Amino acid sequence: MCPPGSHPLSPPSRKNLEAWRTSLMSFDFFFFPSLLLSHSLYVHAQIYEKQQYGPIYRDGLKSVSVSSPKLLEEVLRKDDKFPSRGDMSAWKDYRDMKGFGYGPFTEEGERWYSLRQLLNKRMLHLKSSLQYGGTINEVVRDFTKRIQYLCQCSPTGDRVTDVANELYLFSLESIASILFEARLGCLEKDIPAGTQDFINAITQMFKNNPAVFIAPKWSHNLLPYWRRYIAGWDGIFTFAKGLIDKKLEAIQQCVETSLDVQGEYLTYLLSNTDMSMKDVYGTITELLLAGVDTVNMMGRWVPSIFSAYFTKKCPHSYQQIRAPLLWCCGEVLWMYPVVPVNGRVVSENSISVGGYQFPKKTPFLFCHYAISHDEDTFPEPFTFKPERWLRDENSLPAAFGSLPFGFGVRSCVGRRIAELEMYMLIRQYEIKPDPAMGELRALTRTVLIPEQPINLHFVDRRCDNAA
Ligand code: HEM
Repeated sequence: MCPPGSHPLSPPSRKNLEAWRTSLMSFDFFFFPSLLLSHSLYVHAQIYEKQQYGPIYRDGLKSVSVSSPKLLEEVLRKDDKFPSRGDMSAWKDYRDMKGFGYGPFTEEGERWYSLRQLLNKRMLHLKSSLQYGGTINEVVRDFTKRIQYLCQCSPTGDRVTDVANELYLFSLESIASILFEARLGCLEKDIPAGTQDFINAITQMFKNNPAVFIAPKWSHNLLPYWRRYIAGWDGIFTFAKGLIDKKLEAIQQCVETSLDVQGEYLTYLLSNTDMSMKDVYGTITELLLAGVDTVNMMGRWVPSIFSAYFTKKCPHSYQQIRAPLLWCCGEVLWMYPVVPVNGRVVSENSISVGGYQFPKKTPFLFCHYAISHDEDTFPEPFTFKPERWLRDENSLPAAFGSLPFGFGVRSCVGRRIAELEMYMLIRQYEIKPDPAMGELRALTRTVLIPEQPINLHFVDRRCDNAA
């Protein structure tokens, strides 16, 4: 692992970054877009470009890159009534081709706004999210059993290798138990058929997503990325549709036998709103996808960074830091924003940002990685120091320095659920990295992920406490 207290992603050399930039702009990149995905250089390039061109500049793709907390705040405070993240045409194309509706990611304008009103009610409001505490608790309990089983099977008795897949199963089971009000059984010894295919399909879609985004439409049938991208979406929608149809059948059976229709999320969408089935498929699939991939990534970063810190350098004991546990997750999300790049297209008015005037429909690209490593608002940005969160609120770093869940009405709808899941997981375990694991590096696959499989030791805190 990294040296004590240092950032496992310490900045690469200027030479490496320049080589990366050349390959990005070159012909090679068109045929090997994996170059874009293959390295932590991608996120470091944000820092490099900020040094080269300043905190606001027009990039080669005609967007305006924004990489300081103050400028980010300026754009977001002038956002439209119905904010737009920009071009989602590749995601929409799939839905149009296959006759599915748009979900919260792909929908725009007033239709998006009505959809969010509906979703927020049962997910984002604190009170409504707390009602899922019992469900998540049960999932954590089963995850515990699975971890215990895997630990017992390991040579050291407490090691879990390639924790990513386990966290996929955990995040899938958690979000599915909320959306479908039923357990899938992903944490059993034998996982249900189709689960692994779904996980693989998500990976495949995201892996090919940047290439599809960059490549012109005419090239879709000529290059392999589009076919792989479509196959990925097919796998994602097939799995989600299967679960939705099963739930629908159960509701219909209740109605036919005059039993009460009970349930929280999907039942609410199916029986209390006038959403078309096409839109239910689109919405639930996007929620499932968002819930699985992001929480899984956060789940991978949090324990590995967290535990590296506590193993190597520990000015405060785990017990001291335990109280603001969620804030420590905040520290991880600050340093490793799961969504390292986001954006907005402001369409209602022309806007002025940083003293420059931009016409309507200018795409702004938020370089969250560079923003959260801004020395002025975040001293020692490459040092993991959860204790900075122990200070009083007035001395905390600037709010727009870290927006891991976005900002405003278009911010993450699953935030409360994600926090609940992480909190319950970390509360349960003290997690230590496998000393044999090498340096931890990041890879950008739309979201920020660790480059290599992560092996961890899980120590159940309840046993500790009992002792
Ligand atoms: C650690 C976990 C998570 C992180 C870091 C995260 C982060 C984000 C971010 C940065 C955005 C963009 C916000 C913006 O543009 O202002 C977003 C949007 C979204 N997230 Fe999450 N998310 C997480 C978990 C979840 C979960 C568990 C769900 C589902 C239940 C979810 C569902 C969504 C949806 C549907 C959107 C699109 C919202 C819209 O466009 O209206 N996320 N998320």
